[in-house]
Amino acid sequence: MSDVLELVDVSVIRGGHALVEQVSWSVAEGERWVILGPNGAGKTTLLNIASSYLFPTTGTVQILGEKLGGVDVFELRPRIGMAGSALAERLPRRQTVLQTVLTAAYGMTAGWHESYDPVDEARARAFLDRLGMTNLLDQHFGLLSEGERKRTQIARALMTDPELLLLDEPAAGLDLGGREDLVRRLGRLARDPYAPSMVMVTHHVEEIAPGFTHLLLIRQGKVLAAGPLEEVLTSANLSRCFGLPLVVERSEDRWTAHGLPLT
Ligand SMILES: Nc1ncnc2c1ncn2[C@@H]1O[C@H](COP(=O)(O)OP(=O)(O)OP(=O)(O)O)[C@@H](O)[C@H]1O
Repeated sequence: MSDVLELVDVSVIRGGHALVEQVSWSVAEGERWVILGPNGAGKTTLLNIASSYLFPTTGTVQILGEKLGGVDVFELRPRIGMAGSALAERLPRRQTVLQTVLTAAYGMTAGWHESYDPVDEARARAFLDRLGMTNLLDQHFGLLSEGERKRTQIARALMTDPELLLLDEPAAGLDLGGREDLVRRLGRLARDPYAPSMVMVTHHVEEIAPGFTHLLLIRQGKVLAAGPLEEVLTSANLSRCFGLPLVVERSEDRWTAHGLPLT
């Protein structure tokens, strides 16, 4: 399997402070990674590097076989699907759900003409259907609930048929039903052999959908552990990562974590 992402000794320094430090990490084709760590650990910084929007201060980065710094990022970016709050803020609130997904096919956030290729429209409808959005195609993006907005963004990210899909906290702000609905849909995507390689940032082990294969734990910009999910997601590792005693449990194909009571 070839690598879709390879970081070697990557550091990002801002104001003398390392946002991420000496990170070496690779994602092979077909793998589905979770990045987990406390607030400020450097998770979004890693996603920004993986999406080619942030260049490291030191170290080397290869994305989809192309070396960052030696490739035209405007050719690389359509090969990467991205969903996260930073992108959502750039999406016009008065655009419909269908338009929001369709504009991705043209590398835009806003529509600029009325007619789209029927093939693109059929694809947009199919992705939205897969994410349970068929009854909201004509709704304005800005009027959607948080869960509907997340699902629209994932459909949008899939629109360019990316080789790498990056999801930044897709379940943040969802209620229990919304989270479980999204986890089921992400699980279906993660288990689809034709789906792109995936990297998902999250704060909660409960949001890890079945089908995810690998985990990177990060704390204060440094990788604590990275590898197959079952090996890395242990109580000892999670306790080190979040800096307090935690117990991780697995029930069937889902994970939970809780702290130990104060004595
Ligand atoms: N441009 C910047 N200049 C200086 N510091 C920055 C910059 N961008 C991010 N940081 C800092 O770098 C650290 C890592 O940020 P990052 O957003 O990657 O963390 P995160 O793990 O995604 O956090 P959260 O879980 O809170 O979203 C934080 O302490 C943040 O304040």
